[in-house]
Parts: sequence; structure tokens; C-alpha cells
Amino acid sequence: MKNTSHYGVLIMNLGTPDAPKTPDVRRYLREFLSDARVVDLNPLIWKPILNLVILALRPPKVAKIYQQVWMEEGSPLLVFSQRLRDKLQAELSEKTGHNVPVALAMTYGNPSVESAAQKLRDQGVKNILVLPMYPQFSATTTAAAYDRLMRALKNCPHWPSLQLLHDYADHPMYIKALANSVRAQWDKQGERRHLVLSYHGIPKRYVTNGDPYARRCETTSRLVAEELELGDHEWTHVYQSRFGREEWLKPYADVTLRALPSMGVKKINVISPAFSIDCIETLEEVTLELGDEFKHNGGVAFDYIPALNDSADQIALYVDLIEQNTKQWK
Ligand SMILES: C=CC1=C(C)c2cc3[nH]c(cc4nc(cc5[nH]c(cc1n2)c(C)c5CCC(=O)O)C(CCC(=O)O)=C4C)c(C)c3C=C
Ligand SMILES: [Fe+2]
Ligand SMILES: [Fe+2]
Repeated sequence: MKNTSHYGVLIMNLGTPDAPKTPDVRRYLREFLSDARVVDLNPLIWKPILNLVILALRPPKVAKIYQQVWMEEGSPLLVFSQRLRDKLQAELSEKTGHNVPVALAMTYGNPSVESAAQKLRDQGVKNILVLPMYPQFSATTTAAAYDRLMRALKNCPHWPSLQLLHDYADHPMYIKALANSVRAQWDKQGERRHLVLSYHGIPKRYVTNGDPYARRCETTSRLVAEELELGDHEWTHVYQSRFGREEWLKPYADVTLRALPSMGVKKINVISPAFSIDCIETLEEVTLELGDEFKHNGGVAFDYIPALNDSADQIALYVDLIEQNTKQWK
């Protein structure tokens, strides 16, 4: 039997409802949208809007969308994240010759950070590398995951040693993995197409106030375009998933996709590099909603390129991130 390593890994993702039903979606949205990292409005203004308007109207609509993408084992975000965790643990154990515990936690909902931390503790882990599964740092996601972890450890009398991974927007293996997935799609469809890189948006104000997210997304797009040797007119960078009335990062995905056919771009591939794992935003909003917008406005061919999920390239990337960030514990 293998010895357990000196460290463990906590991978963290956003969170998803426990079931594709209105009460579960309402519970999830309440927790998520009550986080001031996500919505930073004055609580005296935001709480009544959230409770009386958003949590009354949105959950039934969003529950229907979850029903469209739900898998036999559960929400895609959770299922693919669990598969990645299992493969990562097996690969690390194979590579290092030690049993390296890997736990999965969600910032909102289940599996909770408390349960994941307990699993690591039960295996004797005293040093934890925290790997938020967001390639581009944003205070709305990465810092929110750190906040949640600190809350879970608040009353812990035996703190582990922690290493917090910031992001990996320009990691060569990440860029190569995205480029490989584009090339695989081109081979499958027998042609190269204009590439749309669509990122989850955030309010523009957050970036003005210092959130580095937009710069990190731009870096990823530029490096992927360079890796694929795309000319300036062969790719487009956009932001999707707008929420609420204020201005979000531009260019907006829906507006751009409606306009592309009239500019002569009628066949596209769309990749969503900010999502390490496929979820409602990619499987429904990109694949179905944006695909329809494009085709209803003169687009002829639209194909979404899946997230890296539990692919061999993503596992190799995560193994490298872990090896590079745990050297101090060897
Ligand atoms: C309200 C503000 C929101 C900000 C800011 C935001 C940032 C942000 N989100 C992700 C990744 C994901 N978001 C997902 C769903 C989702 N996001 C918002 C709102 C904001 N996100 C909402 C309200 C929802 C729920 C669905 C809906 O009601 O429309 C998901 C998918 C979860 C799933 O269960 O599949 C992910 C993943 C990033 C990367 C990001 C900023 C960088
Ligand atoms: Fe989101
Ligand atoms: Fe959305």
C-alpha cells in the first residue's frame, strides 16, 4: 500500500443546485447572489430586489434550463468536476508513488468546503494546495472561493499550512490544451472556422475598480490565437452571461454573434476558456441560445468546443500546477 503524501489538494468550483427543481435553484441562487463579492450593491437596496423580485421570478425559469442539461448522475458542473477529481487523484498517485488526497468543494452549496476539509484531515493531510478551477482570476470567483475557505476554517484549532493558487490564464499547458481542442474540432468538421472566444462577463465597474479578470481573459485569447497562428480577422473575443441592468464587460456575445454574419462570418466555432468545466452557461447559454441567435441572423454553421473537463490535457495541466506549487512540502 502507498504512503499518504505530505500534502493534499483542494479543488474548488462555483457550485450548482442539488436538483433541477425550483426550490433547489432558489436555495442556490440565494446563497450565490447574497455574496457581496458577486453582487456588491448596498445590501439595503440589493436584499429587497433579490428576495422580492429575483428569487421570485428567476428560479422556475432557471430550473427548466437545468432540466435540459441535467445528467443521470447530477448537474454537469458537479459530475465533470468529480470525474476530474478522481482522475487527478489517480494520476498524482501514479506519478508520485504516494497517495495524494484530492478533495472537491464548491463555494456555494455541495460538496461543502467543511466536508472537503474534513476528508483531507481524515487522511492526515496537514498541508493543502487550494486550486480554484478558474483559469482567469476574478474577485467574484477566485477570491470568493478563498473567502469561503477562510469561513470554513474560522474556528478550526489546527490550521493546515495553505498555498493558494492565483490563476493559470497564461500557463503554456493551458494554452496548448485549448489550442488542441480547437484543432481536434477543426479535424472533426474538416475545416478551419472563425474562432469566437466567449468568457463569462462581470460588471465593467468591477474591472474599473481593479479586478484583473478582463486583462487575464485578453491574455488567454491572445496566446491561444498565437498558438493557432490566427490572423486578426480569424478570431473574436466576447463576454456572455450578462445579469442585471448595469454595463458589463464588452463586447457582448449576443450582440456580436448577431452581427458576425452580416460581416461575412457565417461559420464559427465557439470556445469558452473561462469555464474549466462545462455547465449550464456553456451547455445551454452558449450552445443553444447563442447558437440560435447566430443562425437566426444569417449564420450557417455553429459548433461549440467543449470545456477541457476531465480530458487528458486538463489532467496533465492540473498535475503540473500541483507539482509546481507543492515543492515547499517535499
Ligand atoms: C450576478 C453576477 C454574476 C457574476 C459577477 C458572475 C461571475 C462569474 N460566474 C462564473 C461562472 C459560473 N457562473 C454560473 C452561473 C451563474 N452566474 C450568475 C451570475 C454571476 N456570475 C448566475 C445568476 C448564474 C446561475 C444561472 C442563472 O441564473 O443564470 C456557472 C454555472 C453554474 C451551474 O450550475 O452550471 C458558472 C460556472 C465566472 C467564471 C464568473 C466570473 C469570472
Ligand atoms: Fe456566473
Ligand atoms: Fe447564464
